[in-house]
Amino acid sequence: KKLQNAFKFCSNIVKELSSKKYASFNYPFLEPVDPVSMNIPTYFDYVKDPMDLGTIATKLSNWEYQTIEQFETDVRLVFKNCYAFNPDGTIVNMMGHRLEEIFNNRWAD
Ligand SMILES: Cc1ccc(Nc2c(-c3ccc(O)cc3)nc3c(C)cccn23)cc1
Repeated sequence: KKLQNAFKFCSNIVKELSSKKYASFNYPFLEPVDPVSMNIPTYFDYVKDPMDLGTIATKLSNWEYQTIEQFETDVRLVFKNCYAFNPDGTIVNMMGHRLEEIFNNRWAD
């Protein structure tokens, strides 16, 4: 029962972070970063553990998270990677901070 609630809680958060209502600033985080198509060949020099909201949703539905802390770590990894590659003051960096703020509010519930 508790496990199902935790699963529901996490899936609702991923759904919300990925939802259309935040489309103006969540799109860089919905799918894996593709350094080739985005012409950022140095991406993997900055980011050793790529992560995105789509991958998190898939991991959730495949029950790949043993604890909600593992889920939280993956969500925070999305933002960590964003800030590692997109310096302060860049648009994508600011988009990361906006989405992180929504996550922090939901996570603190
Ligand atoms: C030349 C250049 C410079 C910056 C970017 N950043 C960026 C990222 C990004 C997201 C997460 C992440 O960990 C790293 C990068 N996603 C985008 C998108 C969707 C459109 C435009 C820029 N974007 C892309 C190309």
